[in-house]
Formats: sequence, structure tokens, C-alpha cells
Amino acid sequence: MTDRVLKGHGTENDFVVLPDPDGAVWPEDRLSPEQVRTLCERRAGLGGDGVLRLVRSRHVPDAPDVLGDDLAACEWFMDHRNADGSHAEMCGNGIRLFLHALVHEGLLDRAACTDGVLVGTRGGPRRVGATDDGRYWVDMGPARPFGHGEAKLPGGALAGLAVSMGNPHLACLTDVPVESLDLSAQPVVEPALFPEGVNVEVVNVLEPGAHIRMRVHERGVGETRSCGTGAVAAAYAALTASGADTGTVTVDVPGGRLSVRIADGTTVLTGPAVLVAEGVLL
Ligand SMILES: N[C@@H](CCC[C@H](N)C(=O)O)C(=O)O
Repeated sequence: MTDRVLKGHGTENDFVVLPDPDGAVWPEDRLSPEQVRTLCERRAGLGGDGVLRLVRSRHVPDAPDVLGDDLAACEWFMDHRNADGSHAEMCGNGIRLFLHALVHEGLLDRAACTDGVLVGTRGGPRRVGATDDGRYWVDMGPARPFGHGEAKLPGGALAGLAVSMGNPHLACLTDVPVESLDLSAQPVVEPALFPEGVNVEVVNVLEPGAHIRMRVHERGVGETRSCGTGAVAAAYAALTASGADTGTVTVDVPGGRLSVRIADGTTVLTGPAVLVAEGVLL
């Protein structure tokens, strides 16, 4: 059997994509944390911030637990791993690439995705769709603030808003230019607020409530060029800090640009998804 792989990214948050629609190629015991680390290794492997397995929900052992009554409505499951082999609940850049890869593989018709397709994730179901201009949108669900915290970086500490997007974030608005901050190590945070670890965003407001610039240190990865869930958490923190509770925020990240709409009790992330290669593992 050959192991087909794809490589792609969303705003340069990059992933090794494993097509496995019937769950026969990469069952849980084969896609071990060590195997994920090998695939994501940037010199000895293919390189990536994580792995996305394209698999039908009915072949994922923990899908019934995480999807509950929505299991039947989610044909597909985004089986996401961080580069260190850990599972994450949700990945906003990954889920757009997931849909794009399903289309590329002929498993979904892009034209049929305009109204969105419900995809299972470990954070619950998420609706993902195609835009007319070739990008993808995701209904990410509500941003849920759960307190205030502090991230200690080598140069000092930043205050932030703790926000759950299914996965945990600490979005730190700062006047210090984000380019100058040191994100080479995991920022130190209060473990009691983040018992499962946290993704830390550092954010400059360029236009209040409308435009921000962000860098991120991701749990289980390190600094990445973009983070979709982090973009929504940062947009939410910036929007609420401006006194608004609805609006659209443009989020500039080192790997490109995302758009976040916050309204009607939910958040919608829109951005690109790009496949750059396909091949087989040796
Ligand atoms: N890059 C992702 C988030 C991936 C998961 C994250 N590292 C975590 O552990 O929560 C995104 O685009 O949202």
C-alpha cells in the first residue's frame, strides 16, 4: 500500500494532509505521536505545524464522544494533530485546508459547498464553506472569554484576555510593536487558568475594532506564521476593547491576511487554503 500525502497551508500555517477516507491507512495506533513528529519534522520529514487526517467521522473512535447527537450530520472529521503529536480541539486554518483537500481529492464538489458543510472536530461540529473568490469560510462558534491572564515573555509580561474557541487562547493587546517581541519560547502563563496549556497571541491594534496585526505562539507547535482560532480570539479581544460587540476585523499575520466577522452570537473566519504538493511517503 502506498501512503499518499498532500502538503498545504492556510496563511502559511502549514500541514501534512493524510487522505484516509475509510480510516484504513492511518488508524490511531499507526498515527502515533512519534509518527506525527516525524512527518512534521522540517529537515528529516515533510515539515509542518501539524497533521490533518481526512477521514469519515464513523471511522474515528472518539468522534461519538466529541460530536454527540451531531455525529450523523458530520460525514467528515478533521483529525488534527499538533507538530508535537498532541491533539487539539480545533484548528481554524486547518479546517479550511481540510475542505479544500476534500475537494481536491474529489470527495466533495466545491460548487456544493457554498452554503457550507458540517465537519466534525474535537471541539464539536463546525460549518465550513467555499467563497466565490476561491477562499473558504468557517463558522467558528462564539468566542467565549473566561478570564484575564498574563503572558511572561523574555522582555516582560503582557496582560491578556483568556478566550476559548474550543481550544484555549490568551490574546494580549499591546502597544509594543509585535515584530519586536520574543516568541521563541513558550510564554509563561498561570497554569490554574490554562490547565491544558494555551496558545498566546500578541496583538497590535492598527484601527480600533477593525484592523489588527498579530503574532502567535501555538501550544504543541511553537511560533507559527498564522493561527485561525488565534485570529478569532485576537479579533474578539480587540473588538470588545474598542467598546463594540459586533463587527468585522481584518487580521494581519506573518503569513498573510484573515478576516473575522463577529455577529449574531457567533464568529466567522474567512481566508485562503492552498495545496502545494502531493506525493507518496517512502
Ligand atoms: N493553527 C491552528 C490551531 C492549532 C491548535 C493549537 N496549536 C492548539 O493546540 O490549540 C488554527 O489555525 O487555529
